[in-house]
Amino acid sequence: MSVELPLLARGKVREIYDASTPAAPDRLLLVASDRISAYDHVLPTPIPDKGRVLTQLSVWWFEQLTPVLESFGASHHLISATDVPDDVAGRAMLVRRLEMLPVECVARGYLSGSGTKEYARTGSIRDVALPAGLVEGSRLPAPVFTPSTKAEVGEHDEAIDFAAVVSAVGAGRAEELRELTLALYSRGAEIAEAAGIVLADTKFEFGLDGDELVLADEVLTPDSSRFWPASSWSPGAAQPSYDKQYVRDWLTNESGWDRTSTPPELPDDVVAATRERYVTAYEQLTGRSFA
Ligand SMILES: CCOC(=O)Cn1cc(-c2ncnc(N)c2C#N)cn1
Repeated sequence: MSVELPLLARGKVREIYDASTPAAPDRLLLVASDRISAYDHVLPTPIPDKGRVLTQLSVWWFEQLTPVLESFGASHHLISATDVPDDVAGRAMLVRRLEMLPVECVARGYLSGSGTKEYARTGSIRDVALPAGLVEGSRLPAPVFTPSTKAEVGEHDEAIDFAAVVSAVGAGRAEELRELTLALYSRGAEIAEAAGIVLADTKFEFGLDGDELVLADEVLTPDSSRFWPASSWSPGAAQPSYDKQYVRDWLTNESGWDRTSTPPELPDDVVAATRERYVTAYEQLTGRSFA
């Protein structure tokens, strides 16, 4: 694959290129690869079509969330998902280049991962007190905004409190980020629930175009969110991941991998089952068949 544009950044599973031209400055190309990460490692075996499925899912979510964005006087950064180089057709988005805000805007509707640990320590998540007796996988009384810093590539994002968001972007903008993040999550969770998927939590990134707040990055994909099959939701233990459970189970139970050395290649059946999960998630959510 060769995108004849200047590479600006490479993440675990995505790349960003400078797509600006004299006629159309301030444009980026976000390219999603078929790489998959698990246990903080990028695995050597690609999942065919993962990049295309997650890109087309983001495109669909941008459409679904536009009314919520407009109700806040905000917009999203997508310009086109078709006007992209042939080599990355279907798995690239031409987007507006923004002044990115230095906050990972996480919304949680369920207790999971680092949220469960924080709750076990403090009985709350950030400054939101929670009822006693919640367990891993419990639905929260109301979604909670749990921002974090944008860590360097390869580092973990660090939890920050609302005061730190205010310091970073100002009080008005911080409040706007919290309210918009929770509104976008709630709308996404409502749509996902109707499709039999629990949207446990998600991470949004925002930028500014002048003074306008703009939703950026990928949106409500299994890479930026925890998707659980609603049919197997059962608080009290780690919930099965909608998309990565086959990979995690094989790595943990079959592969003998020690989670520190280079991860092993995935067997064909795990690759095929994982691809199918991505395609099924797309088709269940959008009601569209994945070509
Ligand atoms: C290599 C993968 O890293 C990322 O995608 C995170 N990231 C996003 C930007 C960004 N910068 C300006 N304008 C934008 N519209 C975006 C977006 N999306 C930079 N890093």
